[in-house]
Formats: sequence, C-alpha cells, structure tokens
Amino acid sequence: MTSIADPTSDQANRRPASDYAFRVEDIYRTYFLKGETVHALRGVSFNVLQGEYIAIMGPSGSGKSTLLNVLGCLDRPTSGKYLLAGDDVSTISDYQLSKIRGRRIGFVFQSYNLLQQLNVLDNIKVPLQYQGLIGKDANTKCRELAHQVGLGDRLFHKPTELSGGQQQRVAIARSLVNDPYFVLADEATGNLDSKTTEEVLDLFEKLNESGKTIVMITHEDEVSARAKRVIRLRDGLIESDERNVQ
Ligand SMILES: Nc1ncnc2c1ncn2[C@@H]1O[C@H](COP(=O)(O)OP(=O)(O)OP(=O)(O)O)[C@@H](O)[C@H]1O
Repeated sequence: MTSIADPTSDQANRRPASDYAFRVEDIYRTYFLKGETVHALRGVSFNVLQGEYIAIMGPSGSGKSTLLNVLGCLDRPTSGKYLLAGDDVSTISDYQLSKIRGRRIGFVFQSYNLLQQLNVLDNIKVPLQYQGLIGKDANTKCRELAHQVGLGDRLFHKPTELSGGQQQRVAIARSLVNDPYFVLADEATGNLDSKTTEEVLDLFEKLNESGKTIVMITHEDEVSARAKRVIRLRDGLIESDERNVQ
C-alpha cells in the first residue's frame, strides 16, 4: 500500500472542483444522548476524485455508519464541510438534502432492500418513480442497466425468484438509475457467500472501470482488497488512507 498525500494540501486543492465526486473537510459529528456526549467523528478530512473506488474500514464503533450517514446525506455533520460535486451540502435544508440523496447518491445495502411485489425491471425503476423522473426512455434505461449487471434474462422475475447475488445485482442496477455522483455501498456483500461475493465484487470492479465512483463501507478484508484505496477509521479519526497496490 502507498499513503495518499495530505488531501487538504495545496496540490490537491488546485484541481478543479469538477474533478471531485466529493470532499470532506474537518468533519465532526457529536451525539448528545441522555446527558452523555459521544464524539463519533472528530475531524475527518478526505477527497474522493471522480472514478475512484474506495473502501472505508474500521473496528466497531470507529464511526463508519456515522460517516456513511453524512456521505449519504442522511445526516449532517455537527461541524465541518461536506462538498458534493463542489456544493457545500453540510448546511442545506432537510428538503434539499433529501432531494440530493434521492437524485445524486446511489445506495446499495447489505439486505438489498428490494420491493418484493415488483419484478427486476420495476425495482430498478423505483428511484425514478420516487423522483417523478419517469420519462419515455425509462424502460429502455432500466433494461440496459439490467443487462449491464447480467440480469437481461431475468427482467420479469420477482426478488423471491432470484438468488441473493442476483438480488444484489438488481440493487446495484437500481443504485445507478439516477446517474449518481457516486455509489455508496454499505456492507454490500455481507449476506453473500464467498463465491457470490467475488461475483458481486467483479461487478463493482467492472462498473468502476466504466467510470463509476464507488465508496464501499466494509469490515471484510477480502472486500477492501478489491478497492483501489482504503481509508481506515479508528475512534472517529482517519487512521490511514492508502492506495491498494493491485
Ligand atoms: N444516534 C446515536 N446516538 C448516540 N451515539 C451514537 C449514535 N450513533 C452512533 N453513536 C455512537 O457513535 C460512535 C460511532 O458509531 P458508528 O455506528 O458510527 O460506528 P461503526 O464504526 O459504524 O460501528 P459498527 O461497525 O459496530 O456498526 C459509537 O460510539 C456509537 O455508540
């Protein structure tokens, strides 16, 4: 592994804002619970360029979910900046935050979160429907995505008629339907056996090779080994930020 240069350095900052999927600047997240204060993130900074494939790791309680919630626009930092495609979203309204979340971030969850009554095609379409973005080419786009994730011959199957790996492929296709700034995957292979994990990781790799930015939260070494860069958190701080030598 090789260390990443200080992300806040002048050299890093000289890039045009459009080169970045997002930038995190000195983020703190403090929870106040029943008179107790928990410092879940304590000054986290890093930049992610368009087209990167990063894994975020760390032991239990290190702040991974807290960071995921900030990156996914599900929560705001207590202080610090979160710049998404150049715009500071750390202080915008809940309404604007939810709009960005729905339109600009592609989520992939451990438990797939598919709608059981809908077939593959309609599950992929769901984010477009939520956003009121169903146009005349929605069907074509969703079919193309299904093909891209290897499910061109399963378009009308319901989730119960698919394997776990296939269900996760549907979720990955769904995450791409809004052309997000990046795909945010939370323990995406956590429910899969090792062979299926490899297949899903092959798919993420293929998507990254085609230019998609991927951020993977994981505690599994075999998963982080496939990313190009690994950020390790400990006690709410970045412990290391290194490139994987492939
Ligand atoms: N809503 C909350 N209210 C109070 N404290 C919280 C809340 N969410 C998380 N924490 C605390 O913040 C710290 C970081 O938690 P977080 O869930 O981000 O860690 P994690 O790395 O995702 O852990 P795990 O791998 O176990 O899911 C922990 O000490 C946790 O107890």
